[in-house]
Amino acid sequence: MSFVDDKSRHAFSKAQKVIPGGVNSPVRAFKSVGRDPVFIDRGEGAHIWDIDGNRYLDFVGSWGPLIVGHAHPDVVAAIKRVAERGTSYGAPTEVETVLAEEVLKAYPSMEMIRMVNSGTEATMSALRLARGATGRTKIVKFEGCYHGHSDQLLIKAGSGALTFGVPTSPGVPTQIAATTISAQFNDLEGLREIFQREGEEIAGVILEPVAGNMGVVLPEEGFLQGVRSLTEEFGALLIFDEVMTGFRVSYGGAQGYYGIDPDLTCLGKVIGGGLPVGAYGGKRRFMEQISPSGPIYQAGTLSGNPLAMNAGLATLNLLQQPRVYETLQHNTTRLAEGLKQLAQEAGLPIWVNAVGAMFSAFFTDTPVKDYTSACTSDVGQFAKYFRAMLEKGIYLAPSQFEAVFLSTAHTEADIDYTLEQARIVLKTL
Ligand SMILES: Cc1ncc(COP(=O)(O)O)c(C=O)c1O
Ligand SMILES: N[C@H](C=O)CCC(=O)O
Repeated sequence: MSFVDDKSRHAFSKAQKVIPGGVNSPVRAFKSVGRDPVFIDRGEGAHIWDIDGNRYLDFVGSWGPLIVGHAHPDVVAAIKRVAERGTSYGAPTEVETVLAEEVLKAYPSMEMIRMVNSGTEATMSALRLARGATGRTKIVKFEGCYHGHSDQLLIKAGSGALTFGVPTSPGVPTQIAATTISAQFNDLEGLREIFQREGEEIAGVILEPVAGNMGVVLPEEGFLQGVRSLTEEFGALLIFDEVMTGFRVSYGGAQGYYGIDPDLTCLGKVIGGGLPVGAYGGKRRFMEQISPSGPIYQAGTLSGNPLAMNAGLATLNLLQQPRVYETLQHNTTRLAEGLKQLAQEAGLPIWVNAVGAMFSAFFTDTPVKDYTSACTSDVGQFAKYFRAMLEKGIYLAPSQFEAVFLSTAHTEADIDYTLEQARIVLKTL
């Protein structure tokens, strides 16, 4: 039976009249994969259904938050229970402390944490803190890393910015762009040169410890330790953006997995269980400088709202069950390695990077270790692969420069099914 998406096409043309590009976040428009998006009706477990009734195995999981799958009964029950008692009070609730304690237990580098509403807010606030605490202005970010869309961080950024070829956005004042220094991921020597040149002006270094927004790129042996040492040596704060990797690379994030102790950490996605959330935290001596205990201002009408806090808490409870991360890692490795083998059998160039419950398969035979090597991927090939997989019921992120996310809802049978479809598709490319 041929693939029918008439209702999605109609919905997209209606949406385009009232929403820029028809979407509320650019990558959702499917632009770089040469087709219109499908509009989603509902999700359950590892599956989503579009408004035409097509069912997909979902490997996006709302871009990472849904690590226990769609509409998990425990998460839904928590949301329902809370919603019936009111959705937000703009006043403190006990659950904020409970979630804070739960996160701090898993991330010993953090002694205090502040909840916000998105990853963008978390990174923006962490940078303000780094600047306020050091009295310095400049920050270092790595090319291809994405930390949300605040002006200072939309410089050589990954994710949608990279997908659409505007890694540095118009509208970012040149004076602000000038405060962000770009470095190359996995290039410690380059970072040392930056510090030797401008070290006294650098407030902090922010990075995704495992990059996920130029596709998944792993830190090479010694890279994260080296960044830690350099920041210490030059008195700058080390900020781990674990919005994507938090509770995904391991329960304790990438910092737990690689054994690094950053000064500040940004979280989001998983800790809100699928509701809008973000958080930043770190050493007490820095966090106590945040208002109202200190002078550095940051606020939010809906910050710490009970719906997100309880959905996040229900998700973290599920993630603490035995063998969760072993299974996630096992399924991720099986899928990633399986795809690699199938691409090789089909005579296609392929490079796979995988860790925890995330991976990317790049259509290139160049080892992908930074932005430049990620960009050697054949994006045309990816677009064909994406479209064919979609029509076979496999929903992937619509860009070569995004990650594949697994959840506890994906079964061995789901992995087998995905590999069977990939075998057929890869032979046609
Ligand atoms: C590593 C990272 N940091 C920050 C963000 C921004 O988060 P949000 O989209 O919630 O603003 C994202 C995702 O978008 C991300 O992947
Ligand atoms: N890569 C982004 C977040 O991780 C994708 C989310 C978005 O831009 O909508």
